[in-house]
Amino acid sequence: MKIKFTKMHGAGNDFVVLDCTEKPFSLTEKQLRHLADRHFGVGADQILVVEKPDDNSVDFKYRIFNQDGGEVEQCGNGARCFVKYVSQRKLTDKKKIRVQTMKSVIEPELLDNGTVKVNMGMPSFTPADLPFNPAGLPTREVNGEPQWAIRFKGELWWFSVSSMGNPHVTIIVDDAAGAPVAELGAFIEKHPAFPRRVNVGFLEIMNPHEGKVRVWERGAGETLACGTGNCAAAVTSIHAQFMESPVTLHNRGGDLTLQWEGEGENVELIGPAVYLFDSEIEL
Ligand SMILES: N[C@@H](CCC[C@H](N)C(=O)O)C(=O)O
Repeated sequence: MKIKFTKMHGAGNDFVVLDCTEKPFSLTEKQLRHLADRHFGVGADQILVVEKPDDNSVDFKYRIFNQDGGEVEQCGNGARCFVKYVSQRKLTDKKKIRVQTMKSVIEPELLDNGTVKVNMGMPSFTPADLPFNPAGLPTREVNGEPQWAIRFKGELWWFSVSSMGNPHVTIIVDDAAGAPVAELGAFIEKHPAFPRRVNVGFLEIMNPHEGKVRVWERGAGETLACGTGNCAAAVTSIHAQFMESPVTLHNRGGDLTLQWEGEGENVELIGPAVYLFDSEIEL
């Protein structure tokens, strides 16, 4: 079967985008893994599927699959690419759209300077929302924010949890470049305290408005940027009064800006979205 696709990226987090507005999405997990494979397929951290909405309260439906073929709830860099895609392919003439994801509605908007702003909705700090089962883990409070610890190779690693629709752990480190992202990220991703696995972010705070972040993504490994991982790092550190909105985070693939005014408010994610090329592949 031959399928048409588009390759895009947002701050180096790369995507294969499929237009399923006219025909139903029917790829198997194996076909998705093939598409995402960097040696035998196209290569992507995630595959994004554009579908017609179920009702007219939103403009599109947005499905997200990780490189390992698993379907997930949210993707922030993908949300920026999503609005650029539907605009460039003339699927809409709106600059700001409402998009239904697995768990919520998000609102990406094309800005005049070429970047994209996404209203990502409200974060949650409730462990059950990830889900996260902290039973038996050491715990403490930092400026009113709960943290837990996991022991790895004899060392305790303290972290905060948050949900942006998808689950995140954020660890504050002194040096993001030297953080054990692959080893510790993979260990925490599959720790039994996270029954649906988890994304793991390592944040180095440079000053209250600026930091460096690296994210080990569930189902994809370390990526050059993770939009929801950046949201999680910003909101947990603003919540614990280590940072203040707006926050610019430097990722290996580029900078993202996050705005969050505190509990009960939505998070805004601002950054680039790049349309690379259209092509087709035999699956
Ligand atoms: N790259 C994404 C997040 C994609 C999903 C994530 N790996 C998960 O499993 O939840 C982003 O930009 O947010």
